[in-house]
Amino acid sequence: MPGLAFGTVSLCRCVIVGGYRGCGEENNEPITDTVTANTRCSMGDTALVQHARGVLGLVNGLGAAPRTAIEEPIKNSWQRCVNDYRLDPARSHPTCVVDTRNLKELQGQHEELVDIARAEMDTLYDQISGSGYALLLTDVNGIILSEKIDPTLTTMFRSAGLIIGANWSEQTEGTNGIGTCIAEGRSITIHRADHFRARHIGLSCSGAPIRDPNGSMIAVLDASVVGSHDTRSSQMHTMALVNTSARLIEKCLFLRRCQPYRILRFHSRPEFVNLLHDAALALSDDGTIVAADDMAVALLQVPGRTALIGSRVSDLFDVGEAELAQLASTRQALFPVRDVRMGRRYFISMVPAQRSAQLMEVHRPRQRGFVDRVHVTPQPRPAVMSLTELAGEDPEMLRNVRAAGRVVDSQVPMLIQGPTGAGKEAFAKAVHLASARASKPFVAVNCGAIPETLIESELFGYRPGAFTGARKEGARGYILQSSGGTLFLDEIGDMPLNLQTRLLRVLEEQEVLPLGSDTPIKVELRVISASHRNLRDMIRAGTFREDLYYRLNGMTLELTALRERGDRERVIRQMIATESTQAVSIDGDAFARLMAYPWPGNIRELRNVIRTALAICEGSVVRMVDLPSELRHYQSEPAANAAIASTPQAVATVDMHSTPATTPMSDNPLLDAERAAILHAVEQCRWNMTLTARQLGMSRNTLYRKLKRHDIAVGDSRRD
Ligand SMILES: Nc1ncnc2c1ncn2[C@@H]1O[C@H](COP(=O)(O)OP(=O)(O)OP(=O)(O)O)[C@@H](O)[C@H]1O
Repeated sequence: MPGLAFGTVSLCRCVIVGGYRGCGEENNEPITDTVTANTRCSMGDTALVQHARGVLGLVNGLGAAPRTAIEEPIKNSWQRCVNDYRLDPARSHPTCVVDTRNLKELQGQHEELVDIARAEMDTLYDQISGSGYALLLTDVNGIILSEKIDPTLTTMFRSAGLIIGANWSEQTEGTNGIGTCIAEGRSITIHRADHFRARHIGLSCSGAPIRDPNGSMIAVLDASVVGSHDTRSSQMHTMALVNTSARLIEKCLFLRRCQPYRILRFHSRPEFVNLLHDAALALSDDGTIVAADDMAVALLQVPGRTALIGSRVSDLFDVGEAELAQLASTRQALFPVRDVRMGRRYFISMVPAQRSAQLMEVHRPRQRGFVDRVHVTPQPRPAVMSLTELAGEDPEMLRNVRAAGRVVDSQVPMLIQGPTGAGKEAFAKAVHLASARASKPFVAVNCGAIPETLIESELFGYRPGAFTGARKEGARGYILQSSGGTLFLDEIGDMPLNLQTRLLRVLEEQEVLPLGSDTPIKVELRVISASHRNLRDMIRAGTFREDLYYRLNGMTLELTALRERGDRERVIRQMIATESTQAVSIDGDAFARLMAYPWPGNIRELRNVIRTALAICEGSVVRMVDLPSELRHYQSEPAANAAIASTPQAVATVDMHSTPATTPMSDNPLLDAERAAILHAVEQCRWNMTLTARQLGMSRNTLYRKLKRHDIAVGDSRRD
């Protein structure tokens, strides 16, 4: 992951706020009754204890429910906190703050947003100064990127945990104005006892989402006050101000990111055109709508942005290209038009395109009858993807994330299964980052990549001079390095049997004995392991220890192959957006092929293909020729069947040979595509397996496994 060092380098520091107990203790067991709050709360404040009891009473239907009625969104959030994130309302943990380096990186990634928001936050601050509010801008993961606080109140906000770099996601801080706005995807006020955690009940927070021109939430603008005794309804005024500022920031972002396009602004009232409340559409040279804002969706009464994107402006308004061109040359001039579907009258103005600006545009095949082009703005690549980002909108992945969320801070070992490149390691990192151990090391060990002779010393460490060739200062070993954090054992199925026995002992006794030492060292281990192999089959074959399997498999998560993801298009678009560094178009055929291809190497292969295509394409347009040959020549199952049906010889071949799936003449197009892709890469790399594995974006072990599976013989002389 660029910019973040895992292993012994910590990602976050934890700042103890208010002197409460540390975060590592939470979530070890289910929060089931009010006794938890009663027995654990060390705050000595009956109001806080009562709050915690009330929250648990309501969620669990036991004990004392809160005295006042709780609104549905708050109730839902409390339920998420208890059931999904396993938070305890009475327990207080140190505020989780990303370290300076990562904060700088995050701020750098959101430079444009922070820059635009700063100006608006200054204006809003002037409106509410003196009322004790802090203004906060967070990213979509709830990390505070920027703040505007009355200097005399800084200490108070710091002790409440409202500081730059702090993580205010719902998963970390429970129900709050920032995290719950992200979780609900809409503006929300969380007033005093609406908060989940007892320690936050002095806060009142109003958060509003900020979306990019594609409609994806990218940030939250929040106004928070500490210790105010105002009523909940008095927060409505603050919420309205925050909402207005968030819309203004969105509008500025839209106008800036869509600079390479002509921007058509419109409203039914001429005096509103070119102001905050007008609607905006970005148009390509041929009059195709490539982006639309929420106001356009509302005024034109369409179900969403996708209903507008890809259509022509002439499908909406009775205006010709000549009039648009003339309007663009006079900038602020207004022109009356009619909505061709509903007959309503609007006034439009045009902002000409600024050709020096950069933007990405993706064409895609016509969908649901109205979209034939998608506009995607380039996005910064997150340093580490969160669980929610990895899940996207795939139902299976979302289920995985919910399940992982339940045990994220427990000792329950997690086994992640899934095909190569599907994101097992990325998922494990995201689990680590979502946990209270986020500030401790994440140590990844690929058991398949370390030579068998070295695994033992690398994993368990060794004392100085333990064996010939050992470093004279000895080595701590990965297990010890990961103590207190997370040990990720990738390709656990490749671990030799004798080391499986040693690993089992370490897991059971929570102590490690380095080579050459007779003094065991205590460790605090949290293991996440992964394998693409079926470990149960390995147990049956006697190559994997059953007791180790049960020790590692407190919870099994199956990651979805890219071709099976329900949100494949979103993943592809996201990948293009994050990999692109300059304006680019993808033509419809190429995009359709990206959608149809079975992606045997999953997300890793997708990333490599996109990266290469973006690097080699001419004139900033990715065409079919820029895709690797296995994609260019790939025929989807129906297309392949149609081709076979139209070839009498081929029909005979298929009829005569019911070929097993792994032979070169398989009747499984997925395997055929994988075999062809591997053969092509192997030949391109002149049978250099290290190069081939790198090109395909898989480990050498995975490559050898696949070669064997596809009966592609590699003579010893060819092995590198
Ligand atoms: N949902 C996602 N969106 C974007 N990129 C992703 C996603 N999931 C994984 N990736 C990226 O895809 C690449 C492959 O992911 P990862 O290494 O986690 O896969 P893996 O399943 O562990 O692979 P292997 O089985 O080969 O070890 C990484 O660069 C990762 O950051």
